[in-house]
Amino acid sequence: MASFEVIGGKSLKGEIVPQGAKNEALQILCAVLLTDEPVTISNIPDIRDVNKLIELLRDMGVKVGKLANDTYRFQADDVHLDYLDTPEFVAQAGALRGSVMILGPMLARFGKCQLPKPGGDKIGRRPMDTHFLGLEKLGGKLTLEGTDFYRINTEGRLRGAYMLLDEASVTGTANIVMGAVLAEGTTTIYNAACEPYLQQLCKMLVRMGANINGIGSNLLTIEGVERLGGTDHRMLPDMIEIGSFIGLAAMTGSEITIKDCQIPELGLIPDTFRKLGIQLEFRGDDIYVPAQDHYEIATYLDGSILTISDHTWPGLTPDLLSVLLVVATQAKGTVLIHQKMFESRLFFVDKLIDMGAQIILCDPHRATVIGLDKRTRLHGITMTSPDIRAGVALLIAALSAEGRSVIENVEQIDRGYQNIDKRLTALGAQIRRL
Ligand SMILES: CC(=O)N[C@H]1[C@@H](OP(=O)(O)OP(=O)(O)OC[C@H]2O[C@@H](n3ccc(=O)[nH]c3=O)[C@H](O)[C@@H]2O)O[C@H](CO)[C@@H](O)[C@@H]1O
Ligand SMILES: C=C(OP(=O)(O)O)C(=O)O
Repeated sequence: MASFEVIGGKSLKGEIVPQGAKNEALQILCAVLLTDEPVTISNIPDIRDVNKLIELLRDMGVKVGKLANDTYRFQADDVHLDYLDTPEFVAQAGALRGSVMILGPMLARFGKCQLPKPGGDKIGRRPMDTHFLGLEKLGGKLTLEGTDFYRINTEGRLRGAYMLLDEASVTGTANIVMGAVLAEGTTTIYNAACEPYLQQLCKMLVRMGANINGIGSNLLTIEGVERLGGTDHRMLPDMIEIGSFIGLAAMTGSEITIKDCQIPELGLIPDTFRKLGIQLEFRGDDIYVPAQDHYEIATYLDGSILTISDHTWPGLTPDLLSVLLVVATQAKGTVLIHQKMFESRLFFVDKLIDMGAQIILCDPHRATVIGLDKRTRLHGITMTSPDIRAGVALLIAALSAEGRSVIENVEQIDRGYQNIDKRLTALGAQIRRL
């Protein structure tokens, strides 16, 4: 288990370029299984989860060529279906969440797939039901082995169908879309998730020859085609990383410019930081965060306490609530953070309380943060990173705190943030990997 030693209390300065989006990369990489032609993908983040998925694809027989640091060429013209029966496959696929999105493409192109319960963050229940309800509507037959191994197969081609999803699952929608593009006939998906990750996937599939209408909305209509061809695709910058850098700048009183953010794709993220009183300036496609000694949380118009909560897109992504919570600990004012989707994502606040933050964990989904207005600084402690986003939130807390902190289990952070210690050190942070 690796750790970060952080000496906090220093303000940072400079420019930082966000990595390519992790959650987009996981979808896009699985989509290469839909064609036997080459697919070239650029702006791929060099992070643990993405590298593990590339390794899995390679072991499944996909030809993988590295063209540049962030650019790979994939060709799935000789997929080894037998590999899915090996213990190596089960171990690899179970080690990350993104592997779940091989289900749709494999079922559509090869008529079968199997998968252990996927890994990913332990942040509460993460049901797979929507994935299978959708794939079954397309003609897939699911067999369960216990509660944590799934097999799905189809005789002949999948068939288009109407479906109203029970929830707008992000990876579930990606799986169903990737099944439907090669199905016979029309598929209508209502209550589809529509995060930029999915919009990017759909746009890529259209370039490969798919016929998809309604991209960016919760109603997708897909006319199946017999085959898809190759394409080139470039990943968007990671909006969660961009939000994390905004939070980092505010907490540490730093002047930071975040480069090439594709601002129109960020949805509510910039305005949510503004509600915490953080100043941001859009300079072309860069976000400039000035050094701020104080920031004050807004109230509702009637003066009542602000709530920040997650919602499916275009609502606020749940993946930024941990960072927003940490940033609020040093604001002036009070905010209720309501994590609606996941029930175990707020438990990390006990570490912030140990650092001196004023937080009441009301229940597993809600925490009230009473900001300290930077009058009392947090102090460094030793802590463990429980999940990817809590991990980066704790890193931000440690960078703003007085004294030395140690963050253990930083493999969690490495799952989604590329060389974060080196990139922040370049801005003046004092972080050492132990
Ligand atoms: C690899 C990847 O892309 N992971 C992301 C993906 O996970 P993932 O696709 O696994 O998450 P889902 O969208 O399926 O669901 C997330 C959670 O929210 C609940 N839920 C979902 C939709 C809904 O309308 N109501 C509801 O309550 C689900 O039951 C589940 O507990 O989307 C999550 C939600 O944005 C993000 O946190 C993850 O970072
Ligand atoms: C929850 C996340 O990741 P995963 O779905 O891979 O666990 C995340 O990216 O915040």
